[in-house]
Amino acid sequence: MLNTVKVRVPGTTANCGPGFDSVGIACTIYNSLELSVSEASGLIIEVSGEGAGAIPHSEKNIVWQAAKAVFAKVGFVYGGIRIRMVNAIPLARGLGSSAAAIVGGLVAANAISGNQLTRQQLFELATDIEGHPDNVAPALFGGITLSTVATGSEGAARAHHLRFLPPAPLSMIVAVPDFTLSTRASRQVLPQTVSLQDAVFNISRTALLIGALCKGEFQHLQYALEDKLHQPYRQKLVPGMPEVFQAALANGALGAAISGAGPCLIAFAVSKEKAIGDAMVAAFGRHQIKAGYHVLTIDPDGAKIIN
Ligand SMILES: Nc1ncnc2c1ncn2[C@@H]1O[C@H](COP(=O)(O)OP(=O)(O)OP(=O)(O)O)[C@@H](O)[C@H]1O
Ligand SMILES: N[C@@H](CCO)C(=O)O
Repeated sequence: MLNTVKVRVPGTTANCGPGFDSVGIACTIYNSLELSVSEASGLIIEVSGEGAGAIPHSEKNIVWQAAKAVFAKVGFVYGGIRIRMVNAIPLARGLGSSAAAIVGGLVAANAISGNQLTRQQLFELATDIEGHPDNVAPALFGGITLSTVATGSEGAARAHHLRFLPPAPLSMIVAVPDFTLSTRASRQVLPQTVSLQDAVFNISRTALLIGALCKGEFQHLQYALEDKLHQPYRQKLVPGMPEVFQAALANGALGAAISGAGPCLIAFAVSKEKAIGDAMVAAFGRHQIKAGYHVLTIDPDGAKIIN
């Protein structure tokens, strides 16, 4: 039995405009996490990189909560635990830091306790902990994922996913403003009901989005990324959002959206990535928001052991 495992988990961008709580993409930005068990007792958590100083070192830490859920399910008996994280995914910005933490904890704990759970079981656990599947699916499986929670004939709600990769390369330029926005706060501004017209608007865009990504017909992205279910309500939480989108489009982006629950804004492109990123940062700057950007591509692998 192993007593140390190391896992690499990608950040993820969820929603992709109209696919609220359903569509997600694994991105080439990674956290790594080392989990060790020993004969001793106690919990030691070490964090470096993003979130150092903000992430709890106590039992409340969600990496540990996730790992503990696996140990409880498989009856694994442990003594002392040490978790070492090196994080590149910015915290509470819309790049799936919580999903990466949860998936990292689950995959590491499963490996150290003898891989008794399948990836589907880990996905179910991750969805329960995160509350929605759209970030945890790509964090676990990589690629672009479409996910849903559905009640089967046995009466239990189960998470389901479909994963694919587009047939041609696609870049994602993610502008990262220098303020955080928790998913909880960003969901609080959303309405409880929407009009049939807005629902139809999103259904048609989501269908076009998935078709465009599957076939590599990226010219559809500008309209396929439009949304009426969450972005209009979240706009007030991200100063300059329409101008940042406009700056991306004017400099060669195919389309743009809020990344996850924000405040990161993401543009999709096949060229001119630097011009697009620079223009997005400048547009944030005109609204007195400091920002940087990452040029990312699609991670095909999802969480993997890197021992
Ligand atoms: N490596 C980590 N270890 C422990 N907890 C973490 C870690 N990364 C994130 N978290 C927790 O998750 C919270 C951020 O989650 P939140 O859902 O608000 O944002 P996000 O996942 O980064 O963005 P989004 O869901 O919009 O993509 C942090 O405030 C912290 O409590
Ligand atoms: N679908 C989620 C993603 C962030 O966790 C939201 O937009 O609230």
